[in-house]
Amino acid sequence: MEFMLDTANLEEIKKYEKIIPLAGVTSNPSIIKKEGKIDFFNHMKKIREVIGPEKSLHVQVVATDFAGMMADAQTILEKIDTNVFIKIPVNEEGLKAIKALKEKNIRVTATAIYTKFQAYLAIAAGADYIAPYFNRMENLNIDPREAIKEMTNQISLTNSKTKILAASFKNVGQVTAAFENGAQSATMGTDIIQQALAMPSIGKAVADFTSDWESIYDEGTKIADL
Ligand SMILES: O=C[C@H](O)COP(=O)(O)O
Repeated sequence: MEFMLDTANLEEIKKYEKIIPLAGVTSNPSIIKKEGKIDFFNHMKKIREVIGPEKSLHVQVVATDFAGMMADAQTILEKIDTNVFIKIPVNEEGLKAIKALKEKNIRVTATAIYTKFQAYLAIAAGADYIAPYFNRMENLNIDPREAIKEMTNQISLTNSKTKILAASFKNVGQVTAAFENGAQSATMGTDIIQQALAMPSIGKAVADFTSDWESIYDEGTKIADL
């Protein structure tokens, strides 16, 4: 199970890299927009510094034509590092770029996946990750649970190395459903993790433990004080 952060916010990445078993960081131009007009490559390099060389960094191309996507990919690899996963939307131009990048052994994350058909094409093209958009699929009355399960089946049937990196989450239930239907990875905003761990029931359990402890020992007594 790989938990990734779908953000380019350095403070959030610094904070949550210490809290969760972080596997990587993903972004797209809409996520970058939330940070304002950042110095793009320096910012991405800072994210790499924070997460280290072992975790995966997924950076999306901006061009919409094949030649432009290939040029974007080359620049990203030169100006950030050669381990970056190049995120490419699965449409005609994107699929062409995915095939070409895989022929050069470049790491690819196929993104903007709404249908099983897109996913199967990206798997067959050798994408390292495919990113189905869970919430956006639900909004279109496409069942992401069933789709992810079938993507998992096809990956297994074809002995493919592609991993499912589910994305576009609005709540914790969607994330757990993605994992339970076969996704190896899920990328999410820090709001989802915050919500999940700030449940009042968890807070109440911890408060009860503290109060029971302090009814036996003096207030503020630590285990190390005994
Ligand atoms: O990179 C893809 C995003 O995870 C899509 O998420 P969104 O539906 O919240 O924009």
